[in-house]
Amino acid sequence: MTRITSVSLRRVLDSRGNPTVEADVLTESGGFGRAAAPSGASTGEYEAVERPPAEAIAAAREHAVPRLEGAYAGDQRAVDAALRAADGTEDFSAIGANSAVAISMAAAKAAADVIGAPLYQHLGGAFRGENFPIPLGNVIGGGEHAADATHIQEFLAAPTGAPSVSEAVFANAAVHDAVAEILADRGVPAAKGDEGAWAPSIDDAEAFEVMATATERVEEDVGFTVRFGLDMAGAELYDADAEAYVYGDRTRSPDDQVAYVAELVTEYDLAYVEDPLDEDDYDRFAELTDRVGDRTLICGDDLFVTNVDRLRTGIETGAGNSILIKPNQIGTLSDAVDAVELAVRNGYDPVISHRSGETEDTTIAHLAVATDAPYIKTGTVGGERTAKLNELIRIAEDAV
Ligand SMILES: O=C(O)[C@@H](CO)OP(=O)(O)O
Ligand SMILES: [Mg+2]
Repeated sequence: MTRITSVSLRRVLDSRGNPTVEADVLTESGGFGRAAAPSGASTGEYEAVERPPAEAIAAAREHAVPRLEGAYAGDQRAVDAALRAADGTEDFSAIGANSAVAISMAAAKAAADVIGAPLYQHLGGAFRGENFPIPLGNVIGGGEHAADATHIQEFLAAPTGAPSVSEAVFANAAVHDAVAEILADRGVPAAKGDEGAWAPSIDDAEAFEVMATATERVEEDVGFTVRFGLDMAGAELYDADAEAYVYGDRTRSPDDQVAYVAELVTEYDLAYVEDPLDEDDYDRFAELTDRVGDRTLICGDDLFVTNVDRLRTGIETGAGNSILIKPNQIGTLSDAVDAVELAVRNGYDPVISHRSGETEDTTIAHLAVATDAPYIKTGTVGGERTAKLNELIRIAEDAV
């Protein structure tokens, strides 16, 4: 039986060395699930609220745990509804989205354990596990994720022609390596940012050159198409007082920003552009999608925050053709799956995503396979990133 007998919560480390919430869920038949909340740095204004872990844990112990004991872990919607009822707010500001998402994911794992199925199968059903997402891997980065690096937050390898998920994962690692070689040839030292991407002190124009060379080099080696894409984190670049996007000394008006991104898509044949504009600018998202959406993904992260209401506004206005899915942005797996399903019904490609602060938790790898998502964004190197990538390789081999 999947009745929950206990939920324990603790503080553990995330990849930045900050505390985060980990949850253990036990069921009466001995089913066990453990999951930990990730944490963003370039968080969207409309995300569910992450509370300081000690407070989130205390609040969840008081309000959520008593409601969950006795609930069925296998009934994910009931678990997530109990979390919402225990919280009582729209944005999880009472128990914290970090406590909520850790418990939600741990309950799913406990239920999978009871039936002896891999998590993706418990979440997605018996017929999932045939298709795999293309991994988008951050190989150069700056913005909020590294000081003195590029203004654009993420340059992502996109191995769109890879014949298997394993080959895709290794192609991204090869691009990461090629970038290091190219930077070394140019005499540019580079440490790594929060997500394991190189964080060289170069301008965006040089980063585009380096990416184009690195992806071409790897493409020749592996023999399939390797493109690249961006997370511009537009809300971080946008200065509302100046009504302009600020790239160091250079600024661009919102209209110039649309033109700039459209040019980049054409010049570099970009496969993917996330948050090219501010998180409130549905209209310019729509304009850009109209201009280049037939050739590339225009993905809303801070724009949609995995929230079906915001996605509905996007659908009505034609803003974007893709949505980033981060379970901790909305607080539960049910809410995240609702966003995926609404997206797919309306022709938006879901991209399941990590956060810049991560743990060894592999739930998002399973969620991507369970929902048949065409893309996953989960870094390239570093233990907390490879945890997800290696899990995808294992799922493809039926080795989970
Ligand atoms: O902006 C993003 O897409 C994410 C992950 O790459 O960063 P953060 O978790 O800091 O919001
Ligand atoms: Mg983003």
